[in-house]
Amino acid sequence: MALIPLPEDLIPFLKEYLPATQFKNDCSKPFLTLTYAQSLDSRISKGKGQRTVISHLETKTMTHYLRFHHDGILIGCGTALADDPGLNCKWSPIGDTVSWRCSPRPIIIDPHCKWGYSGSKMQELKSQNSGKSPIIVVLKRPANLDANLDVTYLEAPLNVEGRFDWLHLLKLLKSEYGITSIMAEGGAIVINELLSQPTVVDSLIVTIGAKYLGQQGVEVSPPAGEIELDNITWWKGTVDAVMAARLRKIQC
Ligand SMILES: NC(=O)C1=CN([C@@H]2O[C@H](COP(=O)(O)OP(=O)(O)OC[C@H]3O[C@@H](n4cnc5c(N)ncnc54)[C@H](O)[C@@H]3O)[C@@H](O)[C@H]2O)C=CC1
Ligand SMILES: Nc1nc(O)c(N)c(N[C@@H]2O[C@H](COP(=O)(O)O)[C@@H](O)[C@H]2O)n1
Repeated sequence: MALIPLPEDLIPFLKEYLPATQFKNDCSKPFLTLTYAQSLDSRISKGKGQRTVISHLETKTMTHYLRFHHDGILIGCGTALADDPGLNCKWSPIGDTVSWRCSPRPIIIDPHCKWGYSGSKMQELKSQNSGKSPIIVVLKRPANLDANLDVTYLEAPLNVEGRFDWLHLLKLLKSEYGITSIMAEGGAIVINELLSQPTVVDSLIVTIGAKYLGQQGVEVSPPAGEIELDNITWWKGTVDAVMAARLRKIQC
């Protein structure tokens, strides 16, 4: 899929929500942007396992602009299995040259090794020098690793609920791999968990597509209930709108 030129007014609109250069040295965790595209009925795909186009090409280009500005791009294994995504960056300030240099490092949250890199779109892009190889976050590295596969496994502990602790995980990604900024793109489980982590998420950028996907669709809605936002701004495109905001920090 080819991109279209980035609408120029998206650049000042997004500026305040992008990882700032000075952040790199100041903090033990990477800057985290939570970003996804949803329908008017808060669905991110039309059904479990179904890759669904929601964004207009304008906002798809915006996603690649965001990818350009982050070191890592994080998804859950549900998304990797459903979408076989490329997760590279096709936008650059000098035109639409696709290069691994501009692309973020894919990070796949896959505690029980359900997703395979071999034969994936990510592997294809890496072999064409158009994307980077992934870091797969697992409880335990698989036995019989293929030494030829260009993939990194990061082992992390699961808590009693069988979940990785987000803050711990992000700090590990920074200390082990020098990743100072990450955009989390989904899917629903990742988004719903991160929406309740105001100390972990630094920016929230949501594309709202002008369509309904229906009740069979994969829903985004924080299980813990209401979430308040601050610093809210809106951008309106030809078809979509984009909301940029910050999660409200909980007052002690
Ligand atoms: N419209 C959009 O912007 C996007 C849409 N999608 C859609 O979302 C759907 C997939 O969503 P889901 O099935 O919810 O999958 P998901 O991508 O959120 O992955 C869920 C899996 O990731 C692992 N995981 C996530 N957080 C974890 C944690 N804290 N600790 C341990 N393991 C963790 C678990 O194995 C879990 O089952 C697909 O249909 C895809 O097309 C995905 C990304 C963006
Ligand atoms: N921004 C956005 N708009 C949509 O309509 C989408 N369906 C998604 N999905 C996310 O993008 C990934 C695909 O990436 P590639 O184009 O293959 O690089 C997909 O896995 C979702 O994370 N995003």
